Amino acid sequence: MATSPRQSDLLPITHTRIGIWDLYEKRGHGLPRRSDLSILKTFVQIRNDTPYVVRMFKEILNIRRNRMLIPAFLVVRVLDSLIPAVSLWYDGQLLRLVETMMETPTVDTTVVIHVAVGRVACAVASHLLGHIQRRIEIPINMSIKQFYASDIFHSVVRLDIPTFTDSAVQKQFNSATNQRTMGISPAWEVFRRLASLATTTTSMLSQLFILFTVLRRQQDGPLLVILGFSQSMLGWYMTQPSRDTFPGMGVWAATTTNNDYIRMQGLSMLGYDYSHRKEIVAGNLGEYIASQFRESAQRVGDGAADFDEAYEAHSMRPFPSISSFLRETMHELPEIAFMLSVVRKPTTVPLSFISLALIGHTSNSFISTHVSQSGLFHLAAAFAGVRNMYELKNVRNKVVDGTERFPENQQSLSSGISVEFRNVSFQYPDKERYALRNVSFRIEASQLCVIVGGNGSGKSTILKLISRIYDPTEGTILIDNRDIKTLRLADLRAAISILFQDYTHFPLSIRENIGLGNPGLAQDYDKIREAAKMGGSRDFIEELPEGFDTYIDRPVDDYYADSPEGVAIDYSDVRNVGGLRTSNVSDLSGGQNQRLAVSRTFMRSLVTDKESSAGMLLFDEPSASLDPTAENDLFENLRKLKGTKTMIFSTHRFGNLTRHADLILYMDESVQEQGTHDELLGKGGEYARIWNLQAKPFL
Ligand SMILES: Nc1ncnc2c1ncn2[C@@H]1O[C@H](COP(=O)(O)OP(=O)(O)OP(=O)(O)O)[C@@H](O)[C@H]1O
Repeated sequence: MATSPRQSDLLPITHTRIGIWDLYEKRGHGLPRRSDLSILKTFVQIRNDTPYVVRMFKEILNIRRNRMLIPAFLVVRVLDSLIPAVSLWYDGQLLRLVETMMETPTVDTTVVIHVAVGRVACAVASHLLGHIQRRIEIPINMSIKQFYASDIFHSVVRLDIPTFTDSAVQKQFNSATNQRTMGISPAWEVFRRLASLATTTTSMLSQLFILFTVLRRQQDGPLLVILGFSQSMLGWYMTQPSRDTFPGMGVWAATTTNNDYIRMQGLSMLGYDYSHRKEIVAGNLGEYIASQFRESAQRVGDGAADFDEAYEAHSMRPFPSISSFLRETMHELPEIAFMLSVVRKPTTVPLSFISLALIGHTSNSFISTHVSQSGLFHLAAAFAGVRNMYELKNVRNKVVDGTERFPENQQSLSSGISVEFRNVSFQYPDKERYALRNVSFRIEASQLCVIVGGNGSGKSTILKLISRIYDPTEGTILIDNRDIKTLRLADLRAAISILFQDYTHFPLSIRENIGLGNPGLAQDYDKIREAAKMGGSRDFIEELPEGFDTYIDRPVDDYYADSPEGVAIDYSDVRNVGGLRTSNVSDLSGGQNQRLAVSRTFMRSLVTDKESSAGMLLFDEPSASLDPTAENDLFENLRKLKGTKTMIFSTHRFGNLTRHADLILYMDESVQEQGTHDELLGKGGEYARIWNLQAKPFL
């Protein structure tokens, strides 16, 4: 494990090699190192986040189910926290019994029975309270999660792409949802931690009180108490904050350039992810992948660790700290004091022995408490989780909403929308290369425009800019002669329908997959069937056993018993009786998938009494996997819409479509050629060359 700090004066960034990982740290900037966070700073953070927590308390106490459950939970916690003190009190009775025995050698059996029954009752009560606590806690957590689920979902679902993909925002919603706390809502996490803090304090104080009452009259009692607790106090002071968010330092990033490790991860995804299974089976790749994985794994050797694991191994001290030795030695002090007292006064052995046991018992329960520095950091993190939960809705989208209504007159949509690019250039976030450079063109309302060009020439990017998925880096886009940025986003997107090249199917029923093409009509089954017909998907959907209610990819998995090692389980009986599916995936062909996507787009072209349809349809390679009949039907259906909608197609294919276009843009980062089919052929440029190569021979 080599460490090679490399620091330049300009950039105070250190580079540390940890196994296969390269860690880059920017010290003295940005966030402080976790261990530098003083308790004071943590308190300040907790204080700043307190208003959010207060608001959360009010809200969760207002949930009907919780009005009874939360007070019940608190009562149970407080009762539970008092049991150790009661138990200690019984121990004290035992001590007094021994004391009396030493003075008068008689045993009061009622006291013995009393103590025994008391101890048993404490154990039973503790078990019972623990059980009740768990029974109450689960429904509280479920109702709190449910209470916040819709708001959190709304905060996330409204984010645009540049904001959604921003890693800082991702981090915020991981903290606000339950990623860190494994299914426990951040709100309940804070509540639990605060309740635990309060009840631990009650428990400690009540035990201390009983201990001092019991041992007050013992000769060595106070000394043993002090020695016993010095160890736990020292432990409390020296507890290091646990390293749950490694490395807990300022601004840092870690990467690996180990090709074998990267390959291992890639092969692993290839093997485990369903989406590659077809190719693995058909290509007979299983054995090959496994052998490649083994080879890469052998080359990486023991260094094949996740960064967390590698960092933990790297940051562990070679030897335990002096303070930890000190703490452990302190543990022995009460015993040493006890032995000394035995040597001095052998007659007090039984008494000192019992005192020692009492102190040991209490100080051990102190050690296991959460009242420590790391507890405080966890509390601060839980408070921050609640703040993030509320603040998520204030995350500003990077694509800023406009204020003007569009269109001013809904009827105008029925004759299409004009679009103009003026010197538009665009770089994707964090990319140096321009996807579009100085692009200018104008498409009049209700025209048909076809954008052609090679892979990566910027065709899809133009469509993304028209629907404001992104904003141009430079230049202006005009929609119906108005700056696109001034228009209300919701209006703009309602007026445009777009079919992406990399469309996805939603993990919902086919009916909703099509219906969501037009949320205003998503419940209108007749319109959905009409759109399915126009997109060429109705026939095959109706043949599916569950028709329009079919889930292409069911989002909820069934659960199955784990098979004990080496035992093959036959699930068929339980499956048959329960009607469980053997697979969650209804495979459709590439063309069928595309027809579904086209049907979704057609939803927008359907008009209702209530709302007018979209004025512009954007298609990114709509016919790539359609058979010739389906392609022909699609273009027929689209042609019917001509004159009522502006339509823009991005495609590699030069054929029927380009011949009917009012405007063809031939792209290669910028517009290389533009005009009608005849004009471009007349020019004899690149368009003409590719047309002659690709389409002409088939006409
Ligand atoms: N989300 C993205 N993030 C970063 N770069 C991107 C992204 N999408 C596209 N690019 C890059 O922008 C450039 C233009 O891509 P675009 O998708 O517009 O091309 P295209 O002409 O539609 O290509 P194709 O015909 O292959 O679909 C390419 O260099 C591509 O790598």
